[in-house]
Amino acid sequence: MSTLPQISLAKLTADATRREERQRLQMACEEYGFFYLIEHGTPREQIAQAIEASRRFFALPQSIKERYGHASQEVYPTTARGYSPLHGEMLHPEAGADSKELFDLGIENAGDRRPFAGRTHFPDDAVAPGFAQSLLTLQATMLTAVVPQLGNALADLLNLEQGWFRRHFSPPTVLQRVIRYPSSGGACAKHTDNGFFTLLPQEELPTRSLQVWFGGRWVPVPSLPDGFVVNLGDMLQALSDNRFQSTPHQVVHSGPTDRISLPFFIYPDIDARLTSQKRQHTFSVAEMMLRNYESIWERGTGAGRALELQ
Ligand SMILES: O=C(O)CCC(=O)C(=O)O
Ligand SMILES: [Fe+2]
Repeated sequence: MSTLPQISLAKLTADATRREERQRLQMACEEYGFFYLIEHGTPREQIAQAIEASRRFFALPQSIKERYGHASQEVYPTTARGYSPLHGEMLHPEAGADSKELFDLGIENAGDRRPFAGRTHFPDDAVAPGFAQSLLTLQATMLTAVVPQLGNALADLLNLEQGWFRRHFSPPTVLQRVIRYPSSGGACAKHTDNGFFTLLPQEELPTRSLQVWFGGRWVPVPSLPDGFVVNLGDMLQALSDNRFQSTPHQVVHSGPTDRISLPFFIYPDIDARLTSQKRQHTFSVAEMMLRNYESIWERGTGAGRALELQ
């Protein structure tokens, strides 16, 4: 396979093109579990500004970044928000800790005390100009212009009842992340994503750092100008009774510059309990998310279906 399918969000939502584009989306979900989303309505500048502000944050002295570490966060679990240094996270035990540093945020609702919800302790503008604001602007666009449109299309493909997406994603649970992979050698070990789907705006670089496991080998997925990568997670695989794939992937980066990526891990409402059509799978979103966090941060057994991967 030379390149991933390209799915147009504009075509998925327009009456004249919806049917055909949904068929293409179905093929992408069944065959690959990965695709490029194009015509997605997210302004280029919003992604560029978030990347620029993130570069400035990561360039701060280590002691300042550590002020926003997990110990300073109030959300439960605290590992779901804030700064994590190089080698702070391990997605696959055989590979050891990942060579990347990151900052996690979410839907910033101070009144929501449920797991994975509440406010992030962010650096303010004097410390990291535009950091919080550019990330939250991009989040607002994703949550209005992309997540419901794509979520509804996926729910329709799974023959879930009318209104299913709105019922179980009001609000969604969002783990938004900024990652920096150093030019001297950055990595994110092989894993699957645990959620529903992941939207991945990333920098356009000549390096082909993201790799996806297709047909028994690692296939590079280069960045696509004006398109971002989408991949499906374990919850969607379960809900589809394994018709859709949550495909293993990894990042191996080295090159002339660091690489910044901005994944949005989209999950259902934290209180949702979901059952697949054929009733083969039923799970609580909160329980599945907390299990995944325990696996990564407490047991050291990796992310998603990492342990199943050779
Ligand atoms: O940085 C990337 O391109 C992908 C990162 C990733 O797969 C993850 O954090 O789950
Ligand atoms: Fe991932």
